Amino acid sequence: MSADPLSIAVTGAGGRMGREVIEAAAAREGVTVAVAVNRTETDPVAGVAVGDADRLDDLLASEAPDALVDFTGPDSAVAYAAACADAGVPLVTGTTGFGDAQIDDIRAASEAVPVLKASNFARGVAALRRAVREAAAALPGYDVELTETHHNAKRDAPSGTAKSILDDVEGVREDLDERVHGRKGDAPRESGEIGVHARRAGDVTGEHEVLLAGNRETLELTHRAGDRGVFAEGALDAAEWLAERDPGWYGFGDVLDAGAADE
Ligand SMILES: NC(=O)C1=CN([C@@H]2O[C@H](COP(=O)(O)OP(=O)(O)OC[C@H]3O[C@@H](n4cnc5c(N)ncnc54)[C@H](OP(=O)(O)O)[C@@H]3O)[C@@H](O)[C@H]2O)C=CC1
Ligand SMILES: O=C(O)C1=N[C@H](C(=O)O)C[C@H](O)C1
Repeated sequence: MSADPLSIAVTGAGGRMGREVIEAAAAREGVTVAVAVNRTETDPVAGVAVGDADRLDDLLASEAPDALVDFTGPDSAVAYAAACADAGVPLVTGTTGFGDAQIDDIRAASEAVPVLKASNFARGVAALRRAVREAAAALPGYDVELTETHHNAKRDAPSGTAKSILDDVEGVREDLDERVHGRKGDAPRESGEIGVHARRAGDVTGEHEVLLAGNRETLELTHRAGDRGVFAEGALDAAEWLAERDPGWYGFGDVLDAGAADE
């Protein structure tokens, strides 16, 4: 069964993910890009004209898209969330690197419109997170270290996905309550630590590895994204799902649970 037609707005249309979302939309039946904007002037992407982000309010009012898909930066995402709330447009945001106050600002928009925020739109990462929760709970007392690797242009560290995984581990292991970002000098491991390591190199799309070690054994759980299309496809799945929802705060897990229930 094919989904209802969906028109979307895309912010950060000139960026790595914005381009990927527009290309994925162009390739997906029933999805059109009604609005695409960027902060700086940008040539058309996959035949879609890219407007000035300062005009977003007007464009949302005139085009009334079914959802806005945002992969930009924290300050911009907060402003775009407010624009969505004003225009009554559901928001899917994959932007990472927010501070606590910025998360509160994005949440405020969810009182007016449905808002779905996800640090990672890969289905494999959703499965990794479930596996990590299960493993961390099943292996009390084991040391946990997390390593993430991304391309050399990524701004935020650790990655949004890494922070989500750390929240997951802390949720099932109350004894682990100190995130130690790298180690240097005389720094023996203390109980209660979760080591966090952020590597930046070349054009690596995104890798997350969780190491659990204790009792003379190790367990490593790793996800590697092959290309950014995996995130773009997940974000479009999320937009299709969110367009039908009531105002509120949603995650990618809600989309996947709905999909599983339909099967
Ligand atoms: N949830 C997920 O699955 C994924 C999330 N991400 C996240 O998406 C975001 C964008 O990633 P990516 O596309 O690689 O980044 P890019 O730097 O390639 O693109 C960012 C785009 O957003 C625009 N922009 C608007 N406001 C800001 C701002 N305040 N800071 C930075 N850029 C801004 C940029 O415009 P201009 O060029 O004019 O500055 C640019 O077009 C990041 O937070 C990243 O972590 C990335 C991949 C997957
Ligand atoms: O900036 C990226 O590229 C990515 N960012 C997201 C994150 O911070 O977790 C998701 C993915 O790993 C790619």
